[in-house]
Amino acid sequence: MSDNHQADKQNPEPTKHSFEAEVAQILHLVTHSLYSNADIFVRELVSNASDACDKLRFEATNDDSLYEDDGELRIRIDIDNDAKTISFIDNGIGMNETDAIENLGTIAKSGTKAFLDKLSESQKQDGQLIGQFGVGFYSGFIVADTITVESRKAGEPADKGVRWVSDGTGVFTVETIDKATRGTTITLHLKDEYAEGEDSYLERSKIKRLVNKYSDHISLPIQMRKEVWQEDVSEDSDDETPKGGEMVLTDEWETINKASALWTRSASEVEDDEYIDFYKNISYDMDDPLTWTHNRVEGRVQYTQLLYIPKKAPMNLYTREQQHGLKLYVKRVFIMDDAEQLLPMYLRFVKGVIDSADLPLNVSRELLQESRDVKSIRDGNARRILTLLASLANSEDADKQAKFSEFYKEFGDVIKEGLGEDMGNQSRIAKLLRYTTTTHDGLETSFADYKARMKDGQKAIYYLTADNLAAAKNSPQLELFKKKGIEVILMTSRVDEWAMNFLTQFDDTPLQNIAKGAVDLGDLQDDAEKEEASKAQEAMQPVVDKLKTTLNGRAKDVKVSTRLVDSPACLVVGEGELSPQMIQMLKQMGQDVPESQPTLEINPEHPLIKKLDGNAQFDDLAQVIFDQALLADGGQLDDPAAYLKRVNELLMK
Ligand SMILES: Nc1ncnc2c1ncn2[C@@H]1O[C@H](COP(=O)(O)OP(=O)(O)OP(=O)(O)O)[C@@H](O)[C@H]1O
Repeated sequence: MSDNHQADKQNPEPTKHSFEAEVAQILHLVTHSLYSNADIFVRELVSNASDACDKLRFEATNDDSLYEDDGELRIRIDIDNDAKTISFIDNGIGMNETDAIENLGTIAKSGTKAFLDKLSESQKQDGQLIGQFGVGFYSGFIVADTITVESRKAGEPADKGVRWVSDGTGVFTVETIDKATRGTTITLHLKDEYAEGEDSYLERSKIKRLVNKYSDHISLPIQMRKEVWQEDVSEDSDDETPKGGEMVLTDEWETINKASALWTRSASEVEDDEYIDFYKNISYDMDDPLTWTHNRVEGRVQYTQLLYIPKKAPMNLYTREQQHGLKLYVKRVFIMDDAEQLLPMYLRFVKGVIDSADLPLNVSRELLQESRDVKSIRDGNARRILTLLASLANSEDADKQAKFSEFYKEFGDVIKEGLGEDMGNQSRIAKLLRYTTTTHDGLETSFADYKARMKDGQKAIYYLTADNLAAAKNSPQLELFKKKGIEVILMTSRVDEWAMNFLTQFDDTPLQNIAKGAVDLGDLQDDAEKEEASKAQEAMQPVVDKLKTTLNGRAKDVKVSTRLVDSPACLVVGEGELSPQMIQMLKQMGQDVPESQPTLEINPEHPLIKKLDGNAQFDDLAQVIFDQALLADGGQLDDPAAYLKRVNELLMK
């Protein structure tokens, strides 16, 4: 009686806990959207087990005793046909009660939460998207109606084990148990539909197949019980007829994967399918990769790089939580995910593995930041990716060209960030950029193409930045260029103006934003035109002076324009100053923007400008002309009501 009482004290009733709201949400999503991908639970649970072993190996580099005399790390999968269970057993780092509650009941990654919030209802049905963030442990609930986790943390006593049980609805229970062996056993109690018939996961051959498909790269042995053929031995020894027999399970474990990290093999020995499967494993992308590159780099630092370019940009490419997709290994020992030091930011979409024998095993993120070896790996990776992209872009092969277009559509804007971030590779990056121009539609024109089409006497590559293509095509700034038949590159992505600040020339030809500074068409403008312009300048001087006074505080200067044909006026900013469109964008992002005033350029031939001279409504007209030039340039009016009032009054005259 008193013994029982003691036992109760030691092992009290399991305690009940509720899942964090987001977990409940994920569980719902997983079970409702991913049933057509039920197989993935094998990959996810094997990968968690492998992570747990990696963590132990990592911790043990400082404290050997954590191995508890069992240094042979491995993952086992055990099927019990009678109980209808499948278990994933590892001897990795393990969990104690606090860990289990924390790790299996809440979501640690803030990115996952944000991602969930972003998914709209309709998107939630899309398994592809959900696959992007990896559903991990919870994928077990696609096939199981109950999951039991038994675990004991490395280095902690045997009576500090934990049993965690849940049916995947709102709650889970935990209790303390005795567990002699270190590590975690995750047991799935299969739902009936997954325990019988064609879909049964109790079939050993099916599990073997899935392990080979999804987890062959895991560098730890993955084992299942060995099956042997046992003949029927009849009691009646006189009976000579064969009795048949059956496969029986033994207590011996056999390794079912090659347990060779794919990247350590030579590229010529790895099939495309293996590369693709490996990519899917590490990226949570259900799509094939666009392309990849696998090399052993010899030099000051020796390392293996296996780098993939995905087909589609992830949803969080532009958010802070964007993870870097490179895993770092040191001599096949996993060190860390998302090793951001190994790639420049503008290549953050690249996924893959770096394995170096030259980094220390206990390398930390801080250490990575300072290491010269890491810098050399990062440079090597950037160069390799840019070379890979250039080989697609410059290929004669239509398939490769199509791949490059596909890449550019998804990631073109991100690599433009490299113009500012990676000066050393600026010209390589510039060669990859593609734009629409006034004469060539589609994102097809490179700077080199443009140069090849430049007119005789043209000294610069002209471009214009705008919010969108329609605004770009209708910009007053283009008028003179259109009239003269000079091609202008139209840049319409948000990053263009910022990025182009860093690129002032291409292949020795200056790049000029036609909305900034003076336009000097050089030899393209003949003497007659120049003379006409200076005459107009003189004739207009009184109007110009009056405009300067009226627009004082809004326009820094007023000039007679040489760039306008059809529009009355346009705004021009100085070289190195922000355009109205850029100012607008920065304000929207909540940034403080230094006040700067543009120059108003007027078209002396335009009837509205001619009308200014001696006009009784000069002030109103001047303000309206300025406001309209601002609007045409993608800026926003400070006082739209005043603008409308003025326009209406002028209309009524
Ligand atoms: N076999 C295991 N041994 C030890 N800890 C585990 C094991 N399986 C899961 N865990 C713990 O539970 C946490 C949650 O697992 P889950 O698979 O849901 O997410 P994750 O592995 O962190 O992320 P993801 O699978 O999306 O990459 C893990 O981070 C880990 O701490």
